[in-house]
Amino acid sequence: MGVEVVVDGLSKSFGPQTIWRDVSLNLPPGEISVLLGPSGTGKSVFLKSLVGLLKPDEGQVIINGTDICTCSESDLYEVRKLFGVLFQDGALFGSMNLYDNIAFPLREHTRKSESEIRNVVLEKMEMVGLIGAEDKLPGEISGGMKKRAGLARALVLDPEILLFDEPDSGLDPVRTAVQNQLIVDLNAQIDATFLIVTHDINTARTVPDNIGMLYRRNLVMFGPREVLLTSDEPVVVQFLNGRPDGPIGMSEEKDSALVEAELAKHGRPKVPHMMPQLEVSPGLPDRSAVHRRKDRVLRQLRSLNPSAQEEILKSLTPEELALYGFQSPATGSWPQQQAQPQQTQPQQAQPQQRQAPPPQSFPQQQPQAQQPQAQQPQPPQQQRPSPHPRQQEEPVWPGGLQAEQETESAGGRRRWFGRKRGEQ
Ligand SMILES: Nc1ncnc2c1ncn2[C@@H]1O[C@H](COP(=O)(O)OP(=O)(O)OP(=O)(O)O)[C@@H](O)[C@H]1O
Repeated sequence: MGVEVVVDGLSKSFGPQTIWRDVSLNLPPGEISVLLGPSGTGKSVFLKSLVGLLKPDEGQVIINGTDICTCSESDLYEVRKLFGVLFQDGALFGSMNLYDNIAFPLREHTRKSESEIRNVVLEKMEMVGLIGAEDKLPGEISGGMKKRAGLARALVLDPEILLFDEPDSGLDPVRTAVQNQLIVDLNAQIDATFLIVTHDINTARTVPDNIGMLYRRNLVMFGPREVLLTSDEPVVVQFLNGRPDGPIGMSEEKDSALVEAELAKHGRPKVPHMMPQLEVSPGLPDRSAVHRRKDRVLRQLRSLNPSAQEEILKSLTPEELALYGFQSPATGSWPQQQAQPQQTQPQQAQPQQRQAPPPQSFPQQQPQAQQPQAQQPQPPQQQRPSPHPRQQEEPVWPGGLQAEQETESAGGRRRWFGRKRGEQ
């Protein structure tokens, strides 16, 4: 399972320019999270801060008990072994074929033999659908293939945290949909913690378990997908509707009188309807994160807004409603919570039975006849075997990081990932 990333009170400025301040969020282990925000709100700066490429001014980023903002270089090096990063254009070496590009981190940072490297490279190329393209040069393939090659390279060192910087940039809607499915399928296979920075509304609506949004130097919200996707915050609604009228303008912030005038003219945009989250392709294992998330979100259900609560409960099967102590009313669509959790006998064997969390009180709670409290059956935890067992002793960060870090700290906005002069 991927590791949790705990961000606490993070602030970052460049000289007098505050990028964001006091950002706090937890990326739950193994779940897929998306970070949205208008251009220039500092999403890429946030990703770079998570891997220690940029040093925040204040706050902590705790990964496996280490605060990467204050730890030593050697500790930072260890923590970075947990990360894989997919850069916007794949950041491939233009003079190397795809096979060598993907093999590069293994050759640089491990002592694997060429036959071992071959096994890993072909395994990852197969995962991203690139088998047969080993000999192609980056200049000979489409943008989508470049991204998938970059993804295969990010996977070869078995990351526990995978960061995606605008994986859908430059892709047509069909390629974006294919790539979104690939991301969900990969998450099922490797169960790593994913964070995706994107502008693509469909990606935000269908891929993640959790969504956050940066705006006006603050994290507007971060939490279960249902919270942001049902939010009526004007900035969220404008962003999800992709409308020009609203608080977000060309320079990010609009005059409030202008916003009001626009809204009076065009009407307030509606909260778009929820779209179902993408499911894993047939034949692949379930996403373990879905089950963990269900437990987690239902524990915090009551603290969420009513629309989010309703969407979460609507997504549960009758068996799950019963397991977690809710029951559907005879009529209507709003599930009512039972006073006590009942021992349940799901009609069909579930692939992963969970122990229900303690019952939540619920806004429309109906008093039920007191049920004898039953011990929930404790199912054997299915430990998903990782297809990519980590080799602890091996350093695992692709080349170029150190050079890039120096470039960043020298000031000025440069490429995130260093490449040789003349490389694509
Ligand atoms: N190394 C740097 N030195 C100085 N300013 C920087 C540096 N890196 C980023 N910035 C500034 O930080 C701000 C946020 O940039 P960032 O690239 O993180 O935004 P973003 O939200 O990812 O934008 P987009 O969605 O357009 O990619 C910008 O004003 C940018 O110029």
